[in-house]
Amino acid sequence: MASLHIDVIKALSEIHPKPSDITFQYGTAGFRTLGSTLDSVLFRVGLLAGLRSKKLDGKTIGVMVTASHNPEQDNGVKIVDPRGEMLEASWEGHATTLSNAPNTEQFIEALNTLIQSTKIDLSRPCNVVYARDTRPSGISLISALEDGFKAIGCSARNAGVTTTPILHYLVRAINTKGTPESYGEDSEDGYYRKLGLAFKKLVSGRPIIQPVLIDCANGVGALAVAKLMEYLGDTIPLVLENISLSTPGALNNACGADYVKTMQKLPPSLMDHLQFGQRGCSLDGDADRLMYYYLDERGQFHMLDGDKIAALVASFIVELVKSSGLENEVKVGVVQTAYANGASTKYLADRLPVKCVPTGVKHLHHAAEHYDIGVYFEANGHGTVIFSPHTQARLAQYQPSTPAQSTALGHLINLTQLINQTVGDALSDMLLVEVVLAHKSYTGVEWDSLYVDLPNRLVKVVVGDRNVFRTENAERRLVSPPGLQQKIEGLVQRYEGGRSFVRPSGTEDVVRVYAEAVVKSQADELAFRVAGLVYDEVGGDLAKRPKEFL
Ligand SMILES: CC(=O)N[C@H]1[C@@H](OP(=O)(O)O)O[C@H](CO)[C@@H](O)[C@@H]1O
Ligand SMILES: [Mg+2]
Repeated sequence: MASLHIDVIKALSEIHPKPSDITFQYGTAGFRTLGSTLDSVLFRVGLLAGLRSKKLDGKTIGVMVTASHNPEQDNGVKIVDPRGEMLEASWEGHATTLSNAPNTEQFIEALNTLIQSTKIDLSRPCNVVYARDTRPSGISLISALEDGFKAIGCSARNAGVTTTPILHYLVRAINTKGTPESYGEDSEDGYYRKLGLAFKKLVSGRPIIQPVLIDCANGVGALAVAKLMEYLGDTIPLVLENISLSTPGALNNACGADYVKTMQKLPPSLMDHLQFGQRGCSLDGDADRLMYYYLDERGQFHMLDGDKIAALVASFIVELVKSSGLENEVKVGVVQTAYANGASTKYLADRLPVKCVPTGVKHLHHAAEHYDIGVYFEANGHGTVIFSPHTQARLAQYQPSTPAQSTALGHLINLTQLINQTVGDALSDMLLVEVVLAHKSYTGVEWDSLYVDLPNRLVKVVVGDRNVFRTENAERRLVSPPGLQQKIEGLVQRYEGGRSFVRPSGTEDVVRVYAEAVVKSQADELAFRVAGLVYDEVGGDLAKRPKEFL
């Protein structure tokens, strides 16, 4: 039986000591905190990824170094499983345990415990592929990660500076290479070629697409979109904004998808660049989220968020399935979270099955796997479409009986190529949106009018211990603290079209309150009343009670 190379691990671990005053946690989005504190975490994740690969018989595991939409000084790391999906939940706990071992001895002990409890055969090969976004702290974090790979002795492929979804693509492409399920060429160029080719086929013969402005959040998306453009030719003119990769502090600063969703306004840097009626969109710092928008002739800002993308895309796919003659065998469904605008849920539920799951992409992804074609988007613009293996096989062998059916089938097959099915992907989603708009001859205005968003408000409440807040029914009801849910419901009843729910954040030390109502001022009032209830319930300091809470 092979064993760990203790001397090598010891020597390298000593170079990457754990800071004594920090407790790390592998959360919804992996480890994420100040970049300057993450050195030991990266080293240890390197070993863990290697062990995960050994456990899965040498399948390639991905490691992405990014903190997505967070400020530039933050960084983070997440592990990607062989099919390009998020790390299996039980291993999140192993990651947390390893990252918190106080010193080298206890780290090695934790490694041995993990190897025994999960029955890892150390003689198996191990393979990883890794990448980072453009954060300055990424350079040294990558060398800590590489020391981890060295310590466990795995063969590691550096995918350089790229987007999170491209890394997910590479993982799946490497693991399916030469098999019937091949996901594509296992290179970044292969990714661009696959998307470019599918897009060209899908828009061929359609009217010329007007230039789309892309806010790259001063992040890695700027590099990726520039490369993608080479493969799109003149099929879609893209105008790139916020592409300053070397300006300190520029990343995600007053721009990007998260800014647009939270502020519900145009990034100031785009003010004189976006023409009236022109479509614009914002990526986040690792290019897995996408928000669309336009300015009407009065200069009013209209946001087309993840819910609007889901509505547009799901309706289009349903129509194609119907036109292809497959409507009785291929069922399309949508997955949302409680944050989906109530108007979007109504629009979608009138047309197809809709499921609500807890916040976090992995919940959406897993629920979407239960449909033949599953469309999932978080309201914040993170999402994709997945086609079950059975559905893909059926599309490949189905014999249409009319030319119209054949055309629709061709479009569906091309969509399976255009869409990054491993994870939400801003580039792939942007092309998908443009395909649907081109097919339907929609401008932003027509897309926006599929349904009218209910006014809504999201409020953060800082509490002593957010863990006293526990929920059920996909986070839509509180079960603890006792009695609070009834009080919320009492309030909600007083507002026309009122809806409100409270849940602890999984990524920040706050409780989130969401409220909707038919009128904006009422949505705000409801949110602030519920926030006040939450604050008082846990005995928040009266002197510090935010004055907007009612
Ligand atoms: C209301 C909201 O946008 N919540 C976000 C946020 O989660 P919280 O658990 O709400 O902090 O970060 C998650 C990870 O990026 C994302 O999946 C989710 O949608
Ligand atoms: Mg992101």
